[in-house]
Amino acid sequence: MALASGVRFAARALLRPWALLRGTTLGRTEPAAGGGGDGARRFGSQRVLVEPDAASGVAVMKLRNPPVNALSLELLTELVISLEKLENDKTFRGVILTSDCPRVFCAGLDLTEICGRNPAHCAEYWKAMQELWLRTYLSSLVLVAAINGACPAGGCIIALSCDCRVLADNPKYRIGLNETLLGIIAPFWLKDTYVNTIGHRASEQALQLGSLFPPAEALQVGLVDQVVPEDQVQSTALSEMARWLAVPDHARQLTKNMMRKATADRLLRQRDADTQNFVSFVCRDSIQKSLQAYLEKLRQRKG
Ligand SMILES: CCCCC/C=C/CCC/C=C/CC(=O)SCCNC(=O)CCNC(=O)[C@H](O)C(C)(C)COP(=O)(O)OP(=O)(O)OC[C@H]1O[C@@H](n2cnc3c(N)ncnc32)[C@H](O)[C@@H]1OP(=O)(O)O
Repeated sequence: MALASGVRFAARALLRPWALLRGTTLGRTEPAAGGGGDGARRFGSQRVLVEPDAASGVAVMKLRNPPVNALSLELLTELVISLEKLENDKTFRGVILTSDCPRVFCAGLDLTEICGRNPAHCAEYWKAMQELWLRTYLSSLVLVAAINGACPAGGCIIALSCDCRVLADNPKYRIGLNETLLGIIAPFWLKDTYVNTIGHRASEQALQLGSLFPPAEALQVGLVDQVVPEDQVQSTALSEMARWLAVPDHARQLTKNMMRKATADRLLRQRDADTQNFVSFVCRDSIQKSLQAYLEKLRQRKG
């Protein structure tokens, strides 16, 4: 499913050379763990490890930005590049998105990218976040989120952009859009994604309360599709992938587009305004103070 040319252009304009080259091994392949035949060669970058299996047409894409897979500008950029590479390789029909970091799937926005940063950087950062959401939400591939750790805020939205979600049954692995707890708010396209997944009333309540749902409640409210023991998350994601790949791609892709295009178009129509709203909102002194206080609290938790 081709993204609007504007988005593709934005992606290319965004993917500045330095972001690609900084410590990455883009394009370099290495044998996947356990060897494997042709097509089993890993590729990716410093922060995204892709383990493709050409025989099944399924790749496992692992976020590898320790300690918590915070969505730094580089991680956002490398995720978009890795996804685009798999979408352009017709060998692949599905991607399992998971974490290489223990206990955390993705901690959401990297708050150091917006705390104490100038408006130009915040704008560039937010465009990268928009791009990753558009790329995952509209992907022609089947995307299954194998959620093997905590999944707050931006991590939750990446998981919700996938076609289905398998969550490890660990009470510490909570998932949800908790922005209000940081003194900020989710932009409309995060809200829309939530509403499209769990409905309006559940979203209205969960967004205002900044709810982070433990697995049983996440399943009950519909945020995730399956909750399984931690050591069965990857195998369950593979089984779920097989279920989706049993459907002819073209019919499934057209249906996915029918279901999601209106939501994505809403952002595409007002992408610049959304960026300006984000920058003027997060650069307010009061918001900067809230975010700094929140980061401080996070850092002191270990003390
Ligand atoms: C009107 C128009 C409005 C326009 C729209 C405006 C919108 C604003 C943006 C809206 C969207 C926001 C989406 C977001 O993603 S905001 C970020 C929300 N994320 C969180 O709340 C998660 C915070 N982190 C945690 O809860 C925990 O770290 C954990 C993920 C549960 C993992 O816990 P644990 O394993 O115990 O690890 P630590 O807590 O000790 O963290 C280790 C290390 O990492 C730092 N860190 C954690 N999360 C982040 C983060 N999101 N960004 C940056 N850094 C993070 C943490 O401070 C520790 O650092 P040190 O090792 O240096 O202490």
